[in-house]
Amino acid sequence: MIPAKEYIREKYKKKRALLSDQDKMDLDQKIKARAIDWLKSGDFPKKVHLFLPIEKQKEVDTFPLLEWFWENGWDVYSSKISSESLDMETIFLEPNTSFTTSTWGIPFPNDYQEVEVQEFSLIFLPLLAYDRSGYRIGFGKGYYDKFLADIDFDPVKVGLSYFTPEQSLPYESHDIPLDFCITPEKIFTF
Ligand SMILES: Nc1nc2c(c(=O)[nH]1)N(C=O)[C@@H](CNc1ccc(C(=O)N[C@@H](CCC(=O)O)C(=O)O)cc1)CN2
Ligand SMILES: Nc1ncnc2c1ncn2[C@@H]1O[C@H](COP(=O)(O)OP(=O)(O)OP(=O)(O)O)[C@@H](O)[C@H]1O
Repeated sequence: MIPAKEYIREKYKKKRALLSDQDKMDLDQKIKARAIDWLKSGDFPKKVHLFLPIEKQKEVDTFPLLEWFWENGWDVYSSKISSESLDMETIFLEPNTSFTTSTWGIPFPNDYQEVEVQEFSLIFLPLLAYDRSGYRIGFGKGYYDKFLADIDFDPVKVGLSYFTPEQSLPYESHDIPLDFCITPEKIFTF
């Protein structure tokens, strides 16, 4: 039987809450190292869209990746959520930008430029759970599915997770699957 989305969300929130600070730091370090090896072995145009991690939800720490992208001359974009709709604006993150936390604990740059959506080659997506076909479940607002549906190019979609995939998750016609998910022990390709 395929479990309901809400059940899966709660299961993964609990799994993350159970990680100690030290465990999380070790796992973040492994994911960072694996992600950088993978980025170096690819030949991607240096434009990336990156989510910024919600610390209180124990999302995978993407700040080390942000530093690496800046050090290696990548253009880094992220998103700004609108309070009225499910739209996300694209923002450009200048090297060495500092952050405060905003709605839901999402880091928000102190300085940013709002820009038109850029044709980035890679997008890192937040998730709670994912399955062996690359379908992901997030916090359930559908921001990222809508964002992906609205762009007219096809970036490589990468998830980051501390855990292995579920066998199968429920999905709907609007759900857009990942191409890769980077975990501490291996990279899953879909
Ligand atoms: N880092 C990050 N950025 C993101 C997302 C995300 O999941 N992670 N989102 C992905 O779409 C969008 C924001 N959507 C979000 C929706 C709910 C919650 C959240 O924390 N929900 C809590 C309830 C919090 C509360 O009510 O105060 C929860 O569901 O437990 C976070 C982000 C856009 N940016
Ligand atoms: N492209 C879209 N167009 C219109 N509605 C959408 C689209 N994508 C998602 N939605 C709506 O958004 C809501 C949440 O979707 P879903 O359960 O797939 O979110 P999620 O993938 O868990 O969360 P998120 O993408 O925010 O991390 C659903 O009610 C869905 O109908």
